Amino acid sequence: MATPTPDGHREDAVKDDRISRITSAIRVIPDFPKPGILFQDITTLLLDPVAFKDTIDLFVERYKDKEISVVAGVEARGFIFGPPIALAIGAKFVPMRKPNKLPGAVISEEYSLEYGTDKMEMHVGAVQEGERALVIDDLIATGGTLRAAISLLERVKANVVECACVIELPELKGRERLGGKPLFVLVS
Ligand SMILES: O=P(O)(O)OC[C@H]1O[C@H](OP(=O)(O)OP(=O)(O)O)[C@H](O)[C@@H]1O
Ligand SMILES: Nc1ncnc2[nH]cnc12
Repeated sequence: MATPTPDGHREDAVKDDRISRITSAIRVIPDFPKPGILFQDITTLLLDPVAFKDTIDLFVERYKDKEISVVAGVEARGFIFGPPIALAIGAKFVPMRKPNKLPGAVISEEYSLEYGTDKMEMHVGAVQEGERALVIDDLIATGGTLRAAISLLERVKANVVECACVIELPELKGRERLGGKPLFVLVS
C-alpha cells in the first residue's frame, strides 16, 4: 500500500494499477455460450493471485467499515468472491442458490433471463430482520439476477446496503433494474 498524500493522488494511482491488472486478467471469449455473446471469463483472474487478491482487497477496503453483517453471494461465481470478502469484514456468508439445491426450508424468487425465467433460493432463517446486507456477484448484465437477490433479502426485511460486482456490462442497463440500490463495480 502506498503512503497516502494529502491530495490522495498516490492512492488513486495505486488503485488504478490494481484495476488495470484486474482488467487485463479477465479473458473475453467470443460466441460463448452462444453466437454473439462476448463472454467475460473470470477464471483467468483466479489464475493470477495478485489480481485475485487486489479484487478482494478493493471490495474489503470499501466495505470494512460499513457494518455489513451479511454477504450474500449469487451462485455460481458469487461463491468465489463473496466468502473471502465476508471473512475479511467479519460478516456471515449466505449462498443464494439455483432451485432445489438447498436442503432446508427456502424462500424463492423467480426472475427473467434474456430468454425464459429462472429461480433463486435462500434458506429461511439465514438472514434476520434489520441485518445490513451486501450482495456479491461476478458480473451484472441485465440485472435480473441481482434484482432477485435484493428481493429475497428484502422479503426477510434485511437492509440491502449495496450490490457489488467485478464486471458491469453497462450497455445492458442492469443498474436501472436494482430499484435504486447502489451498485459498485471494478471494471466496466
Ligand atoms: O445480470 P443478469 O442478466 O441477470 O446476468 C448476470 C448473471 O449471469 C451470470 O450467471 P449465470 O446465470 O450464467 O450462472 P452461472 O454463474 O451459474 O454460470 C453471472 O455470473 C451473473 O450471475
Ligand atoms: N457476457 C457475459 N459474460 C459472462 N457472464 C455473463 N452473464 C451474462 N452475460 C455474461
